[in-house]
Amino acid sequence: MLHVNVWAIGRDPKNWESPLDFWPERFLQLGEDDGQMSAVDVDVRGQHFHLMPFGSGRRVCPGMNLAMKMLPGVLAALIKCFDWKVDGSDCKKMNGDDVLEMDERPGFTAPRAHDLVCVPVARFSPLNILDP
Ligand code: HEM
Repeated sequence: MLHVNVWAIGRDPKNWESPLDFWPERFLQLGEDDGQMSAVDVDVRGQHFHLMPFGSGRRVCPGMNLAMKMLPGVLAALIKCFDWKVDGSDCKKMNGDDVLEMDERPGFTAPRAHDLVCVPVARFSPLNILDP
């Protein structure tokens, strides 16, 4: 039942302002002294129970540290090296804008109701990555 509870915790307005909005900046805060943005003080390693992407306790994800080391580099490379084309059928109109369809269907891992089809288009030759 852990996954059901985590799903509900992540959508509970008592924990998160506008929980259903895509708003990554919620994880940034403005420093009072220097006015610089920095990451909010939330521990994703299973200590702060309103955000547990890797679970918690004795069955916590054993790949957590590997994932946290690798993910920023992998994600940055995917964004830097490719232009991602999204099939228009994955979008719906909201207030006149095309927004990505994010509906869910029931399932063990809260899967998408509609498949997301993304086509990677290389931005430049991977061989020139250090000197684009
Ligand atoms: C962003 C990346 C990842 C996320 C979000 C993630 C998330 C999770 C979650 C939520 C669980 C269930 C924890 C629980 O039941 O409380 C889990 C279990 C597990 N994960 Fe990950 N994981 C990630 C990457 C990895 C990697 C890179 C590995 C291995 C190299 C890995 C191996 C495992 C294993 C073996 C379990 C089962 C642990 C057990 O049941 O005792 N995971 N993961």
